Parts: sequence; structure tokens; C-alpha cells
Amino acid sequence: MRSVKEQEEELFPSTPGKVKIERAHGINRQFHRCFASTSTMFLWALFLITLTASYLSFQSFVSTSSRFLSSSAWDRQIRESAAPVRSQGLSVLVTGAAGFVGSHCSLALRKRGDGVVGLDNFNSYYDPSLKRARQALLSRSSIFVVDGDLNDRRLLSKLFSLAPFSHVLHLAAQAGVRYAVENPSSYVHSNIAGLVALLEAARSADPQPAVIWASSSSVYGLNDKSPFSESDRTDRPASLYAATKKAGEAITHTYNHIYGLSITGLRFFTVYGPMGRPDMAYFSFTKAILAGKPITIYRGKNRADLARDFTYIDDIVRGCIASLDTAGESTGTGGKKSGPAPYRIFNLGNTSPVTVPTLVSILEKHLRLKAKKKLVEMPGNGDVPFTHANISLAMAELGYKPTTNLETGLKKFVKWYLSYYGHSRGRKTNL
Ligand SMILES: O=C(O)[C@H]1O[C@H](OP(=O)(O)OP(=O)(O)OC[C@H]2O[C@@H](n3ccc(=O)[nH]c3=O)[C@H](O)[C@@H]2O)[C@H](O)[C@@H](O)[C@H]1O
Repeated sequence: MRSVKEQEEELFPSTPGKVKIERAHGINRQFHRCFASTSTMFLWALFLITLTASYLSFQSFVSTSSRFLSSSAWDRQIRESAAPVRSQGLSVLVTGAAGFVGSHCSLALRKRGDGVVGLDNFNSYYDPSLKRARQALLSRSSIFVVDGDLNDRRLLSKLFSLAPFSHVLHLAAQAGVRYAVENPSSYVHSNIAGLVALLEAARSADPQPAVIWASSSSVYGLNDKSPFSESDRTDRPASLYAATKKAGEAITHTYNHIYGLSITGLRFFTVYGPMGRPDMAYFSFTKAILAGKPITIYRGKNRADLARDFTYIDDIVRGCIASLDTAGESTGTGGKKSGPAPYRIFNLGNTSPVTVPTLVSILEKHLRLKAKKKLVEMPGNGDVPFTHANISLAMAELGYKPTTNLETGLKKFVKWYLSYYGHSRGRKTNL
């Protein structure tokens, strides 16, 4: 008669990974066989999982920065792309270069002979194929876009060590006001952690670049004083998106104060235009109208129409470039500032708010199709009733003067949309 301990040892071998089969007999033998083969399978599975995990992490190691960090061809591409081709030209690192505003700014900078290196993580917040198409366009203008994330500190410091960027145009962000209720952490990842990683790299760089970055009209939140001025309060954000942009303004101020980084924050007002963002209303409405699908138009309290100070992309690009040209230098080296550096914030808007139903009727006219409209109460997930920019400061300091009204800007957008997606005006699609 075997002791309980012996029986237990048969069932649960004392040496992990080893199975004692020599003492097995009867029903226990069957159990043991089964256990042995299960254990072997388990070990094999474990081995394969470990192998796959190592392979995948090696792949991601290789496919992100590290591939670049060891490649001299990659180094050369960065240096060439960063080099200006005109005398006194800027050398600009554009984050979010495959994004809407980033791609337009990169092309405009390149066109006038500045050096441009792009950085983009090509995330799937909206169709990445549009981002790849923008990247292809940039590549035709000899602009190299690095496929990497802001939070990859090693990659950032490598970029700054390869090229003496005079400026950073920081446009990479998690955008979208209402999406923040669905995926709050993506806003923290990009707009807070990513921003800090970028500022850390910029303040440690030699020379320190001037940083121009995208804040947002949404920082005015629930204010009802109109138009919105830079000196107005910004302590009542209506969305997490707005809160992260407001936080960004505070964070950049700290880096300006401690390290002497030259900072310019640009509060963009609902930017639209060709190659725009598919998540935005004018873009998604166009798609739906062409497909004969209904669109949802939000309304505020007492059925009031919502309104936005829609701003055309070319005006925004001019505002960004004027901000780069007037930024003033950073004053720090080796972690210490040698004197105060500029800290500026500007509204970049259009100064003429338009209601959402008017936006829809302009689209209907350009598309030669009627929209199926569903009017619903604003869901209360981040929207504000209206935005309206006072741009006096940007006019005075940047010479900023928007020139495109919504009618003209949407005409250009619709033309691009129909050609890019291969549709004809006045014809419904099967999208
Ligand atoms: O300036 C900014 O700081 C922000 O601008 C943009 O936000 P918004 O002004 O909210 O633009 P957008 O979504 O196009 O909605 C436009 C209008 O259509 C209404 N809207 C929207 C969707 C819908 O289905 N129905 C509707 O009525 C909606 O209620 C709103 O009244 C950027 O996305 C954001 O990233 C940020 O940069």
C-alpha cells in the first residue's frame, strides 16, 4: 500500500517539467500517459509562445526606431531631408507630418527651400491609407517621414543628434473632441506623455530648437464671451481633448520657464480642406451625402444651431509658417537657460462663425445632392455650442490674415474629395 505522499507524487511529479512514468500502472498509467502528453504539449506550447513572443518583440524592435538606429542609410536620409536648400533656410522637425495640417505645412516649407523631417506613428484613428497617400506626396518632394511614436525617447534623441533642427513644428496629437469619451487614454498617451517626451528631447538638444505646437480653440470650453481672445479664461474645458490641450499649454510654459525653450502655441479653429481628416463633420457629411445615407446634425439648447469658426487649411499653413519665422531662439544649453525665451499663444481662426446647417447646405450645393438630415440634441460628450476667434494678436505679431471663406474652401475640398475617391458630382455612390 502506497502512502498518500507517494500517490501524490505520481499525480504531481515533484520536479517541474519532468514526468515520472516508470512507476505508473493501471488507471494511473493511462492518466499518466495523458498527463505526460499534455505536459509535453504544454512545454512545446510554452516554447512556441516564448519563441513567437521573442520574434514579435524582435520584429517590433527592428521595425520601429532600432531598425533606424543602426542604419547609416537611414541616418543619411534624415540628414539630407533636414538640410535646407536655400540660404538662411530653416531645418524643421514636423511631428504628425502624415496628418492633415502636418502634411500641408511640410509641403509649404519644402517648397520655399526649408529642410523638413517628418515623424508620424500612422495610427488607425482614421484610415491610415490616407496618411500613407500624404506620405507618398511628401516623399515626391524629398521629405522623409520617420515611422515612429513620440513616446519613443531613444528615437527622438537619435533624430536630434543627427540633425541640428532649428525648429520643431509639433502637430502630432490625438485629435477629435467626441472620441475622448471612447478612448481617453489615447489622449493622455499622445497629448500629454508624447508632448513631454518631445519637450524633453528638444530641451536636451544642442542647439535647442524653437517649438511651435498645435493647441486648440477647444481650450475656451464653456466660455460664452465672444469672440474668444487669448487673454480669456481657459479653465472650463468641455472635453478631455480640450483638457489635454490646456494641459499642454501649461506643460510647454514649464519647459519655457526652466529650460529656456522658445514656445509658440497655436489655437486652431476647426481646420478643414483638401486631404483633410475623415473624422471631421464636413468630411464625414460629404461621404454620407454621396452615399445617400442620413447625416446627424446636432443642435444646442432651445434648438439653437451649433456654429464653428471653420478655418481653411491654407490660412492655417500661413499662420504656422509665420509662427516659425518669428519664433525667436531658445536660450538653453546643457539643461540650463541663459535668459528668458519667448512664450507665445495665438488664435488661428477665420473670425466668421458659420452654423452647421449652413455648412451642410454649402456641401449640398457643391455636391449637387440633397442631404438626408436628422436633427438631434447635442449629445453632451464634449461639444461646445459655438467658436469664434479674435485674431487681432496673430494679425499684429504674425501678419496673419485669413483669406478663404467657407463657401470657397468647401468648393476646393469637394473637388479634391471627388477626384481622390473617384466620384462624379451629382451622382450617388455605393459607399
Ligand atoms: O477647433 C478645434 O479645436 C477642434 O476642431 C474640430 O472639432 P469640432 O469643431 O468639433 O469639429 P467637427 O468634429 O468637424 O464638428 C463640427 C461641428 O459639427 C457638429 N457635428 C459633428 C458631427 C456630427 O455628426 N454632427 C454634427 O452636427 C459638431 O457638433 C460641431 O459643431 C477638430 O475635430 C478637433 O480636433 C479640434 O481641433
